Amino acid sequence: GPARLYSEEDPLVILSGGSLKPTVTNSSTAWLVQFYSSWCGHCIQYSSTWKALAQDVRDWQDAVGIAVLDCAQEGNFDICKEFSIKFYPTFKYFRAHSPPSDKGTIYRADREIQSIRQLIINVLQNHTKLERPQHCPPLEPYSAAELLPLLGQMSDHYTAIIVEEPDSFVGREVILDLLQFSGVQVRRALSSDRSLLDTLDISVFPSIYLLHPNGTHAHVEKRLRFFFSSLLRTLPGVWHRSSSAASQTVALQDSQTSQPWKDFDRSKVYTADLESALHYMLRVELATHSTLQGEELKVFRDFVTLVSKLYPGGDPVVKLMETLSDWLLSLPLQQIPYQAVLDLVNNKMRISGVFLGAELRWVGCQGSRPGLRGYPCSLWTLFHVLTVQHDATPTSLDNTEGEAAPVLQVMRRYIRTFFGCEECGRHFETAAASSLEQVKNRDQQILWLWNQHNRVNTRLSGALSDDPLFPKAPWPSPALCPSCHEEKNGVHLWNQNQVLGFLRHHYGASNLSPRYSLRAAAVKGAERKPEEQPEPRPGHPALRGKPEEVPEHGGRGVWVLGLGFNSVDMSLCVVLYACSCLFLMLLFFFFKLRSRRWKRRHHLHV
Ligand SMILES: Cc1cc2nc3c(=O)[nH]c(=O)nc-3n(C[C@H](O)[C@H](O)[C@H](O)COP(=O)(O)OP(=O)(O)OC[C@H]3O[C@@H](n4cnc5c(N)ncnc54)[C@H](O)[C@@H]3O)c2cc1C
Repeated sequence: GPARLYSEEDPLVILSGGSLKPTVTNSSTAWLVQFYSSWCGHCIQYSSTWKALAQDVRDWQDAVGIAVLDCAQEGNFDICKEFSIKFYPTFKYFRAHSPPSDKGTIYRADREIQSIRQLIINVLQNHTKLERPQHCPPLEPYSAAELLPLLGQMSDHYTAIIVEEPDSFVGREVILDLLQFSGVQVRRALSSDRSLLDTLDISVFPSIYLLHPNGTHAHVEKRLRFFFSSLLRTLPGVWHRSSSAASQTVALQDSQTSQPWKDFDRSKVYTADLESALHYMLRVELATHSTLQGEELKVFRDFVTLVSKLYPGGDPVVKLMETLSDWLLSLPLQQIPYQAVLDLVNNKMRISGVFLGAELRWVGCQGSRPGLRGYPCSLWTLFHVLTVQHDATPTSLDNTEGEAAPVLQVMRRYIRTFFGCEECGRHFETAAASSLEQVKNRDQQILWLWNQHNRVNTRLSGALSDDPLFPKAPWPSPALCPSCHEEKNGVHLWNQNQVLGFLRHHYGASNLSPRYSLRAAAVKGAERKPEEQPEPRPGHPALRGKPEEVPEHGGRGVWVLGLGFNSVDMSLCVVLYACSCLFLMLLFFFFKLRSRRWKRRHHLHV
C-alpha cells in the first residue's frame, strides 16, 4: 500500500473512512482535517509542516482538533468521494456541534504555521455562541470596566490580563495555550483602552498583567507567546487539567504523610539524585538478573567503566565504580553471579574510601507523592551529566572510545538491557535507531539527549505520570534560560548555541550540589549534617586529590579473582613475601656452602 506519512506518534488524529463522520459530527470541538494522498509529492513535502502545526496547537485540542485522512488508501476512496475531495491536499474545517449533513468548509491552509494558527483563531472567534466549542473561552477583548474591579481582589486562581495591539494574535494564542490548565484565567484587552493603560501603567505591547490569588498584582513584559504561556503554566498552583484537582489534593496530602519535603533549587543538580540513581540501578534494577553473562555482562561492564571515568559527583562513588570496573575487566569468567557484584557495591571487603549510599534520597527528582518522578528523572539527570562531563574532559574516554557518541551508545544499551520500563526502552531504541548515527561529536551528543528528552516530555505532557507540581514542558523554561528561546514568524525556536551553553553549565561539575548527599557522613563516619558536606571536587577523576583515609577500615584495597584484600592483608603479604625470599636465599647459601665443603673433602680423599 501507499507509504504512511503520519503515525500514531504524531500529535494528531489519523482518520479513516469509518471514523471521519463519527469524529466530526456533533463534536464538542471543531476539527481541521487535511485530506491528502500519500502519493502526492506536495503532500509528502507538506507533512512535516502539518505535524509541526499539530504540535504547536496541541494544547488547543479542547477547542480544535487537527486530523488527517489519506485518500490514497483503498478503504477511504468512498468517503473522499462523498466529501468531494478533488485535489490534494484539501483542508476542511468542521465547526463544533456540526450536523451530519455538514461536509466541512474548505480553507487554503498549506502555508506557514503562524498563518494557519491565525486562520484557526479567526474561524473560532467567528463561531456563534451556540457553535463555540464547549471548552473554548471567549476570545474577544475585555474592557477596563470589566477588568479593573478585579484588581486587589482575593481569588482561587490567577488572572492574566494580556494587553495588546488590536491586530495582535498573542492574547488569543495564549488563551488557547492555557486551555488545558486550571488555576489561571487569561483575558485580553486592547492597547486602545486608555483608562486601563493609565491604571495599570502599561506602555509596551503586548504585556501581561498578572493578578495573584492573594490580591497582589504585577506587570510582566516578555512580549512573546511562548514566554507568556510558559510563565503562566509554571506558576505554583497551576496544573494540567488531566491531572485532576483531586489528584492534586491527594498529592499534597501524600507528600505530608510520606517523606518530608526537601527544599531545593531548580537551577542546581543534586549529587543525592545521582547517587540514588546508581543505588537503584546497582541494588534494585540489576538484582532482577541473578547472573550476568554474554551481552548483559558486556553492557554492564561498559556502563560501569563509563561512570568510573566520567562521574563528577564525588570520590567514594568513583572509587567504587573504578574498583568494580577493574574487577569486571580482570575477570576471566564469562558469567558472574549478581551477588558478587552486590558484595562489592556494598563494600563487604571494607575497602577504604569506597561508598555508595543505600537509600533513595530524591531532591531535584522528588515527586509531589510517592510513585511520581524519582528514578526515571534521576536516570535522565545522570546521563545528561555524563554527556556534559565527556565534553569537559574529552580525553577521559580515550582508551575506550571508538564510537562518535560513546555516552549515548552506553545509555542506549543500558536502557535496552536493564531499564525496567519496557515501553520507554522501546521508544528510546526507536529514536536511537533513527537518529543516533547522525551524532558526530560531543556537542551533538549533549544536544541529542536534550532534544530526545524534550520529545519524551512533550509526548507525556498531561499523562498520568505527569506530576502536577512539575508539569512536563519544553525545557529549559524561559525562567531558567531566557536566551535559549526565540520566535521567528510567530513560531517558537530554540537557540541551540545558547541551549548548549546552558546545558554545559547546568549539568557541569561546578553546578552539582552535595546537599542531602549520604556520602560524606558515611565516609567520614562522623555525624556531620548534610548541609555541611564539602562540594565535590570537579573535573576528571584523574585531577581529583588523594582519597580520604579511614583508618578503622584498614586502608585501600584491591580485588583479585573475586577476592578483596584490604591494606592490612596487603602488608602481611609483602612481609611474608620478603620473609620467604630471605628464607630461600639463606637456604640457597647454606646448601651452596655445604656442597663446596663436600666437594673439597671429596677432592682431598681422591
Ligand atoms: C530513556 C528514558 C525514556 C523514557 N521513556 C518514557 C516513555 O516512553 N513513556 C513514559 O511514560 N515515560 C518514559 N520515561 C520516564 C519519563 O521520561 C520521566 O522521566 C518520568 O515521567 C518523570 O518525569 P519528571 O517530571 O521527573 O521529569 P523528567 O522528564 O524525568 O526530567 C528530569 C529532570 O531533567 C531536567 N530536564 C527536563 N527536560 C530536559 C531536557 N530536555 N534536557 C535536559 N534536562 C531536562 C529537569 O530538571 C527535570 O526535572 C522515560 C525515561 C527515560 C530515562
